[in-house]
Amino acid sequence: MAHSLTGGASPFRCYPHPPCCAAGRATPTAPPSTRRRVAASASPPSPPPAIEGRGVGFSVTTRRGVVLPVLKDCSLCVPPGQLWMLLGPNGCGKSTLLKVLAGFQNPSAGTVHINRPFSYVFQNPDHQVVMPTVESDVAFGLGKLNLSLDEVRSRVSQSLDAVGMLSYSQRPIQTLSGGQKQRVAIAGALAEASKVLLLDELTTFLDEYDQMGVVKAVRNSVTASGEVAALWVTHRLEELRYADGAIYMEDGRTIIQGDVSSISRFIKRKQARYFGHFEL
Ligand SMILES: Nc1ncnc2c1ncn2[C@@H]1O[C@H](COP(=O)(O)OP(=O)(O)OP(=O)(O)O)[C@@H](O)[C@H]1O
Repeated sequence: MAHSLTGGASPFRCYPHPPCCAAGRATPTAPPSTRRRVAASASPPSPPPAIEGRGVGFSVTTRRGVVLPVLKDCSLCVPPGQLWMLLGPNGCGKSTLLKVLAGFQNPSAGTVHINRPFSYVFQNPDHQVVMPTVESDVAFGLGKLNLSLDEVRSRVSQSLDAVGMLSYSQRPIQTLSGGQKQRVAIAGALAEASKVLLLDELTTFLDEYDQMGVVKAVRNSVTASGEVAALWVTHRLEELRYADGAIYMEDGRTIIQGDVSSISRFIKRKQARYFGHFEL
């Protein structure tokens, strides 16, 4: 498929009961005497994560044979049916971590797991869409699935509807804005029944209007599906409010992961300290 990359059967290890999904949540730890009572009345166990990395390392070797660690002991966990954001300064390793999760790069340490099929959508909207019209582009990736024409039509219209592009189905691709192209690429991934969306800085080249259109399209698709998990790499703090959780990276490491307000406060405190250095 050309508008996003997809993956099939997982070659990776899957953990049935990963501990990290709850680890970043801002939940107080109950004292030992009350733990048993809480456990007895607790709701059913949470589902296995859709995306998980444990102790992931990744290194590159320079032409002079020097090994440079890019990712160091990264761990993260995204439950199904949720949109999580991956943030951090330039060069901290966000895109590399996404590629390792997708299996495009092999980790040098640790383990990764993502539910299949998954799709990886890239930053540049012009690299995402390949067919002449919106409808044909979304249908493009379905060719390999041996579906009836009715099923193809139904999947295409449902996924275009999910990203708010149904009324554009006959539009020539070259007439779309960057954000609309991104939404068509996401519709293509949804049409293929992707269980995981790995989204690499989709809004970098977009104006504010298109940016919000794409964020909301992903938010709505994840909510409507109830099982699709999305991991969204971004620099834009204002996008956090559409997420269920976030992970913050620094210098190749995942520093903290948890609910949006905790991570947002954490980042703002860091920014305040950083800008404090420059105050006269
Ligand atoms: N194949 C490679 N060879 C050499 N260095 C690499 C390679 N891949 C990644 N790096 C380096 O690893 C670091 C992390 O890169 P990455 O693109 O993952 O960061 P990022 O957080 O996504 O950055 P940005 O926010 O600027 O897009 C950078 O310093 C990058 O130059």
